[in-house]
Amino acid sequence: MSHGWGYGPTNGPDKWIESYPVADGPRQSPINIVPKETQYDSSLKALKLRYNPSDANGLLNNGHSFQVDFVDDTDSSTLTGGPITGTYRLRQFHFHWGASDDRGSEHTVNGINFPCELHLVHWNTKYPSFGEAVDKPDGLAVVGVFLKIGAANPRLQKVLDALDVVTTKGKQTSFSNFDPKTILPGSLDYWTYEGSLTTPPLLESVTWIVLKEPISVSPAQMALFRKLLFTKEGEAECCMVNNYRPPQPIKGRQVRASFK
Ligand SMILES: NS(=O)(=O)NCC1=CS(=O)(=O)c2ccccc21
Ligand SMILES: [Zn+2]
Repeated sequence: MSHGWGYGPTNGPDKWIESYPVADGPRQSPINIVPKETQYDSSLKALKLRYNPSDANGLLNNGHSFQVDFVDDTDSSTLTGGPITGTYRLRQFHFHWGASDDRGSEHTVNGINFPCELHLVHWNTKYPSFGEAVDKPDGLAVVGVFLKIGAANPRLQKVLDALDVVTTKGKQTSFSNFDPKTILPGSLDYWTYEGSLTTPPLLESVTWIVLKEPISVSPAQMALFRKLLFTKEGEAECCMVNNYRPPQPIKGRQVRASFK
């Protein structure tokens, strides 16, 4: 790929394999989840998410999405239970979304796209750092949450209100005192499978935990996501939309459900 990866016709998901051959590996993400083909596993534990709002540490437009970073040098914001063993620390959360409400999520359910998908990225503390964990088969656990069009979601608003100062790639702003648990749905029922990062380097290091229940987002709130740009200040503007990878082949993987 002559230039950095992205989501356009010359550098998008169909081109990533040129620089990242793992793109057609055995455990790529996202996938289409077919509930009737998932298997309820009674041994799956409830998710335990304990986040410390004071760990929130800035919001960045990284040119592919925007992310809220967390201080991860102690076990103060962690994921335990669920399908994982041990303790995983929250590193960041970010979103993927579409140009219109008929697409934008990465995972799909029965082939249905949601307008947006939230990813909360955690790393396994059996490794000394995120950088050491990111390429290990049990290195990461990402909680995925679908957003569906409905009433405005007041819990998203603090995040969305920060976007106007990070419109262009590389812009960052202070962002603190935020508990991501407040943007999770009431139910923590989930599907889980072994997968990968959905963006380059597409490392096959992610235990995916996709929540069954979506959270709401209003059309006006979706418009705020779509005001962001992929491009740097001063460059020809390219709207940050459709920053999602489509579903990848399941290749024999089993998707387990934590609920009947
Ligand atoms: N949508 S996704 O969460 O699977 N990929 C984004 C991502 C999350 S991350 O912080 O682990 C990371 C490190 C390096 C490159 C990409 C990423
Ligand atoms: Zn993501």
